Amino acid sequence: MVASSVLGFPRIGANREVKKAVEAYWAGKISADELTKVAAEVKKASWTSVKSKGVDFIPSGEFSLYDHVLDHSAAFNVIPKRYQGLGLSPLDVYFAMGRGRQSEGVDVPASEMKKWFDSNYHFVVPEFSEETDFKLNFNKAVEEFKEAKALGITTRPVVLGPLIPLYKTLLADLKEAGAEWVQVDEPILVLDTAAGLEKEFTTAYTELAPVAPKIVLTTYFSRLDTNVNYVAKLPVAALHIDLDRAPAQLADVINAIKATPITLSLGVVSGRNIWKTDFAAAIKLGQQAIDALGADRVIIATSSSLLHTPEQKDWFSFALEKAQEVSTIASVLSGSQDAAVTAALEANKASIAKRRAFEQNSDDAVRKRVAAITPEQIERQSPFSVRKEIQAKAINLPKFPTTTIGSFPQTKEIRQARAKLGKGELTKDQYEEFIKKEIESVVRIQERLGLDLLVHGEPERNDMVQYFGELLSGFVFTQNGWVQSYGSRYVRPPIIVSDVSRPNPMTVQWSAYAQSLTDRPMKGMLTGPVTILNWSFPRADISRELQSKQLALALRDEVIDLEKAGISAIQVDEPAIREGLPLRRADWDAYLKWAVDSFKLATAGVTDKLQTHSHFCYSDFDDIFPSIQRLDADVISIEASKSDMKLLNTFKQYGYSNQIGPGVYDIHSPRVPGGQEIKDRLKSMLDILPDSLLFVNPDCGLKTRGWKETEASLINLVEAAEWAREAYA
Ligand code: MET
Ligand SMILES: [Zn+2]
Repeated sequence: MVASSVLGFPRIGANREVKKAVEAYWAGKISADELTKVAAEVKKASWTSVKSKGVDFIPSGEFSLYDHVLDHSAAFNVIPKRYQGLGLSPLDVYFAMGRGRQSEGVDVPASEMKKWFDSNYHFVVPEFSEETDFKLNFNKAVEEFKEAKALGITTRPVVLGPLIPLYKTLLADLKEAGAEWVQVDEPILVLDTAAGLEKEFTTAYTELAPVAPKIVLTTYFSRLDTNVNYVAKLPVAALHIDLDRAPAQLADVINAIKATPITLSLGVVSGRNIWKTDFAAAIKLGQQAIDALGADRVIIATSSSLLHTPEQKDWFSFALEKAQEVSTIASVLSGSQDAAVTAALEANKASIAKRRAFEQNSDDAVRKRVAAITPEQIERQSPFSVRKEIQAKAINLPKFPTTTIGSFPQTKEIRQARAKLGKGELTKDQYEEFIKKEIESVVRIQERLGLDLLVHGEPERNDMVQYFGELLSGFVFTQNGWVQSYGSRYVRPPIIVSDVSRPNPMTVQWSAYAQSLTDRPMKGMLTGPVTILNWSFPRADISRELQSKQLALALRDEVIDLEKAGISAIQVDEPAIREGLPLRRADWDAYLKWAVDSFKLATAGVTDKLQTHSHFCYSDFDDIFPSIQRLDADVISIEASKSDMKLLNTFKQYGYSNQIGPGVYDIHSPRVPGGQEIKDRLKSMLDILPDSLLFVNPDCGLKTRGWKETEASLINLVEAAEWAREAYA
């Protein structure tokens, strides 16, 4: 019989219960016990509903109040010294690591966050040091396994890839608690770097397998390639592969494991996108595996955890529907097809056929415009050295110009006004008046703080991608499709369903209004093509490159209109350019070519006078440096306050030639950075970078922050820039 499995489930709760409870706990409105209770209810609801869909292997242990990697760090006592001895409860230590803490004499910054492979999910980076005292503080996998068992649900616990000795205890405890299987996630196996890890994997698994439950070694997001040669020799009971992202690997993997006892788990239902699975195609892949391995050695699964898909409705398939999909496909392949399954197959066929027919409808004008893109369109008129002089005269900024990344606090009042507009309690005019007042207030505050290059504050935006998606044609939206970004922050990615174009200007009225209020220069603010693409659910019928170029052309028109409206600097944010990088190096060049070209296409249609900015956060630049240079933005701002200065050395080493604003403080934490702290940071930056190129700005936008900490932080930032002007005169 072919079994079915789900690799992980969203943890927010159907109505964002977990997010709300976590934030209420932080605000001191509910107790730790109340928070635990909400979490228990959400876990119970997920387990029961996945089970009700007929799924055989139900995941547990992957739930988290903030981040599952942080859970592992806390469980294994990987707790940096600065969070210890503060008199905090273990739960508060956990949250302090995730988001920093500034209260009653405690002042600790958050740990660094990085993106989880090529997704927009951020995990909290574990900090190992000589002092790390590994021990098993608690065994979450065992606790959740028991929690589910008490509800009458047998789960397959999920743990993150081992490589440390304490896993022996962890896995042995799981076995003792009655777990038959354990899912060990090893996404690292799809990276090029894993080619050199044969010895480590062999040693670790040879040691773990005898004491552990049956291991399903789980890979996702890309292909195993040659790593399968050693993976096939590991003493694991099953191997999971991602056939959504890398369907071509099936034959190789089958060959490699054919003569072994390993069961193959086929990730045919996408964990990363929301398109309904084409059953016919999935069944074909399943049959191919069954023919080679036999039905008992085949599992039908989601490609990855469903953490990355919303929990919600005839073309789309959200988390719980995906659970139903794996179960239906497994039934067909097992030959146990009842009337319900037959009906599901028919309905799927009709739905897929309708979608395919829709996909044939293209917007010919958009397609033609993409086909006619010329090399001239992607280059500025003059090189940076020439533009810099022209812009210095046109914009007239002081040395070490201070600026922010775009958004200012999205207050309760702003969110309420938007909700009222949605419910019809505010007219469009009333709403626009409200937004104008907001803009005016943000402009005045920046003038008062003494910032040099101002922004309008983005109050009109619910989200930096959704806002544009709603104004462009070609997108649709979900009501409740929340996907975790980090901690208690969730996004609702738009879905691209057809060719993209810009029916009307999207930001010009706001930026022009903001500029009309002040003599200081105002920076226009857009989200870049690659980021809109990467933070949406893309179409599966045409390439990402084509979708990105369509977006770029729409944005190009906006950039040109902004310049016409008298805006002198425009920032086009590309925080997602790094995360879209394919996991396998062999695929990088092709991606980087179209990604960089898209950005340039969006930004190069202006005169030399216009200063273009771009912004990246949480990016590792070492790998993609030449592409960052090739973007040829006049100014870039990057995340730098949490990572060490190594990042800047990369810029120095490669001789980055354009202007750069490495973030001087971390905005993901409510903590206010001290003035001296910022000065010290500027000093170490100026040890590395030429002073004529440096901008002074925070790490990222301020939308998630409150006004109090925002003002306090920016006062210190401006003061530090003033100090630097004197010190480096
Ligand atoms: C995730 S990057 C955010 C950039 C955006 N302009 C903002 O300030 O919010
Ligand atoms: Zn950012």
